[in-house]
Amino acid sequence: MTNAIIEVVDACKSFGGLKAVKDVSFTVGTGEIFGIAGPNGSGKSTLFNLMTGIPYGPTSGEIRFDGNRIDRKPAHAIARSGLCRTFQKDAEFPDLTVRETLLVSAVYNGDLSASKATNEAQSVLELAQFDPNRVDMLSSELSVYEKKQLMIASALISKPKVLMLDEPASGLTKPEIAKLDALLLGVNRAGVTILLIEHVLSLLLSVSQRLIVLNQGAILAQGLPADVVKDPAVAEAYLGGGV
Ligand SMILES: Nc1ncnc2c1ncn2[C@@H]1O[C@H](COP(=O)(O)OP(=O)(O)OP(=O)(O)O)[C@@H](O)[C@H]1O
Repeated sequence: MTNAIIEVVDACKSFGGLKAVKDVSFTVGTGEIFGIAGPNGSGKSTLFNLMTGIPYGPTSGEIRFDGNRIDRKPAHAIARSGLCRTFQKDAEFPDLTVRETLLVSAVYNGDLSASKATNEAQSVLELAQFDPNRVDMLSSELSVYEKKQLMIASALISKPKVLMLDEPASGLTKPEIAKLDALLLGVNRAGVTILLIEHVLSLLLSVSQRLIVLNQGAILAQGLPADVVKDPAVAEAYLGGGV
């Protein structure tokens, strides 16, 4: 692993008596694609929430990003520092076109001039492999896959160092998942570290360099995808006894 860009140390999050995240520690190397797996309710989204401060930080533990503690910082400051996330639900502006959506995001994120915002929008559309013939479509008219591309492009426009994606493959067909695989590798090659929560194991195992598996809020296994997938505890908890 290269230098750590994210260090999570003994992170915990409780909701009343429920410990949704329990003493979770891991590091993500600069430039990695790092996977997060686990059954429903195992704490994956809660982990993303407490890392980004949206809408809460950890109950206890430390999170460092790019060498600085961020676990007590407000969400907007964390995002501005280069840790950017998407959500399971597409956040679209249905009445804006793809181009307009990105221009709004560009100006909001960077105090840019109109021409600079246009260039930024163009560059993230290319990175998200968006069909240039579709950039003047309304967001509401896009296919499920195109909405995912727009979501990723919108996140990329703030030039994150780390992009955190929460189940981007949900609702996609197999050919679309293959396209998403190539898209993520392209974004990563462009220098963006990626944290990926994903239920579609084929995608997670294909793109991740390392991964953790959560179960009931705690890390059940971690390491190289090929090793993790052979772990009997993972097969039992996550895969129902067989891969
Ligand atoms: N705001 C909240 N208040 C109370 N309990 C919560 C809250 N958010 C999550 N939980 C609980 O914390 C646990 C972990 O939930 P979380 O959404 O993080 O799991 P997940 O692994 O992301 O699940 P999924 O794969 O279904 O998205 C679950 O038991 C959930 O019900």
